[in-house]
Amino acid sequence: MIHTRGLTRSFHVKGETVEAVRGLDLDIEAGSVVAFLGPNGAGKTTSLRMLTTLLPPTSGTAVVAGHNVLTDPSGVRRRIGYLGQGNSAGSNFRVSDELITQGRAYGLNRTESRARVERLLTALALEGLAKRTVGTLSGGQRRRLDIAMALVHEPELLFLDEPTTGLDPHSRAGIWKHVLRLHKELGTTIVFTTHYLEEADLWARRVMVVDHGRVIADDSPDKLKADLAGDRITLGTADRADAERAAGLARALPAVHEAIADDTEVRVRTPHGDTQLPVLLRNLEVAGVRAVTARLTRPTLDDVFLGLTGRTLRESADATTHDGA
Ligand SMILES: Nc1ncnc2c1ncn2[C@@H]1O[C@H](COP(=O)(O)OP(=O)(O)OP(=O)(O)O)[C@@H](O)[C@H]1O
Repeated sequence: MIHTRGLTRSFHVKGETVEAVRGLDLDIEAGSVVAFLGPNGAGKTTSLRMLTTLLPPTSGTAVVAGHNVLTDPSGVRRRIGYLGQGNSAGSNFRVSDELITQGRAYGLNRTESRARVERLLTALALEGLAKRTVGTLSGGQRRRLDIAMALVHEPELLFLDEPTTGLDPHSRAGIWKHVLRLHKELGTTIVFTTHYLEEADLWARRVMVVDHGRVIADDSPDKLKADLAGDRITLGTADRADAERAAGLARALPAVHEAIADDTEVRVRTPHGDTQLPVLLRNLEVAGVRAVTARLTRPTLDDVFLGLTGRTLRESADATTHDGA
């Protein structure tokens, strides 16, 4: 559905060159749900803008839904839907009128457009709001309307750029419920960007971790977490000497990647926490080292990012904010 080779985009700002995307090689199959995850300024939006023909690449090629973004941009646009970061509907118009006009803009006649809009309003739980003006909708309702706008022409591929940013958890969950239903019922391929790690973790079958314009990891969330972060075992001991001994015993286990004693706490990293924790507790007992507490934590995608870059996504976001970006 998407094939890119060496896709690159740089910007020239005040005599400086910003390399926003550096050589993106992508192969995304039809029917996938793929997330681009990365800190502010990583190049997610620029990638999406190139794939949706809104921004020409500096170099490289991209074929999206069977059409080349450079030589046949209108062929691409007919087959894709795009939800940008801003709102797409005018605030003084009625919800249903905005959608019907959008359908007409895609060449549907009035009857076809009305029928399709009715289906979309139902699918996105907007039917009760059809006669309201756009400006009176809540943030979550407005975002659902934006998604409906992107779907009027029934695209086979839907790009969502931060579809839930700024919404409360309830509205975020609502958006995902509807998007995934469309994916399931129509087989729509979904490519989205997000800052919310848990959204990428929960909804994407494939996560591309992006940093400084490059994809630095690309796999299913579970595989990324198992390979790049691992589980974390945290033991509490009675004193520092016990913590040091416990860390030494943990390091002796073949499946343990790292064990650090910090005051009376021991932090252990292993890909198989559930099987290693009982073994470790048994070994501690045999050696006469008492663990006062034991906790097993599964990794998050932030741990994956930390493992890859040495920074958390939050730290990266803070650094970008302080840079003034
Ligand atoms: N039109 C532009 N002119 C100059 N620089 C730009 C432009 N668009 C993007 N950039 C720069 O390119 C880099 C990548 O930006 P991009 O918006 O793609 O990142 P992002 O990962 O989507 O970030 P965010 O999560 O904040 O939306 C940043 O350094 C940004 O400042």
